[in-house]
Amino acid sequence: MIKVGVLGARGRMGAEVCRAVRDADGMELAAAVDQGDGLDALTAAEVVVDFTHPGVVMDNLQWCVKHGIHAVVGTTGFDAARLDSVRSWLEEGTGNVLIAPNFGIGAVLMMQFARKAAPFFESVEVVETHHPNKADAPSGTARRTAELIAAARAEAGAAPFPDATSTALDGARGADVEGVRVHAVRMSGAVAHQEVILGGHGELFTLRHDSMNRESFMPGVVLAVREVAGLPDRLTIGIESLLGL
Ligand SMILES: NC(=O)C1=CN([C@@H]2O[C@H](COP(=O)(O)OP(=O)(O)OC[C@H]3O[C@@H](n4cnc5c(N)ncnc54)[C@H](OP(=O)(O)O)[C@@H]3O)[C@@H](O)[C@H]2O)C=CC1
Ligand SMILES: O=C(O)C1=N[C@H](C(=O)O)C[C@H](O)C1
Repeated sequence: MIKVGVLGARGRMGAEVCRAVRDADGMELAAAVDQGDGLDALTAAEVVVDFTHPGVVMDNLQWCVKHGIHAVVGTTGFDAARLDSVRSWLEEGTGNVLIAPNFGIGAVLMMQFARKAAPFFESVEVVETHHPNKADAPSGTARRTAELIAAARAEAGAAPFPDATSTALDGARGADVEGVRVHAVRMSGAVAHQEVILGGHGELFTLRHDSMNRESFMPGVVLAVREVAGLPDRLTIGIESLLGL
């Protein structure tokens, strides 16, 4: 039995993770912790799953590493500086960390297809749409997608994107993530959606993914909980390697 602790257990994702862990073979919900509860109950867990808030996730993660508890992190807001901090903590502590901006299988495939397609088109932009209660913009998935697109284009020696804009209202061209434009829509009725639009000579190619509910993330979360202890690296980004991608 893998003993699992959930951080952010009363939140939209955390509550779903508690259900998924209870339903999963070979797993037991050892602790369900939310705002104001204190972290001590998590010492009963071998793996902690964090779906909290970008503002608190670093403290949570540092605590897990210090206590030698494996961590599966879905909370967003990770940039290169934050990942460097996690790597430095891992030099001292025990336990593995897996951080994934998206646990949806389709979303992971969309990111990989975008990476593959990006060097073949003159223009590539990312448009994400989320529920209006989301704290961060652009989404972690959109940031990661843009980083993958930028890396693939740099490796292929692709030209900069054509864009003659010389006057624009603030934000009209979206955020610049390593040179890739990322547009964030916040919309009642939405859950989590993303389009990657690629344009070339007389053609447009659109990759689209829609998360219709939060249950859709659970197969990826459960897989990560099962695998995190045995991963070859102390820090793993994304569930691609667990899916054989
Ligand atoms: N990787 C992925 O596949 C996915 C990632 N996410 C990400 O997960 C995160 C959470 O999203 P969501 O579930 O919608 O957010 P919610 O706001 O619904 O849930 C977050 C929960 O964490 C609680 N919380 C806040 N601070 C702490 C703390 N210090 N210790 C313990 N609990 C705390 C909140 O309490 P309170 O409300 O009182 O502040 C709340 O109950 C976001 O970063 C989101 O982007 C979401 C979906 C999928
Ligand atoms: O806040 C959300 O809801 C989601 N957050 C993640 C992100 O920022 O990419 C994953 C998914 O898009 C849902």
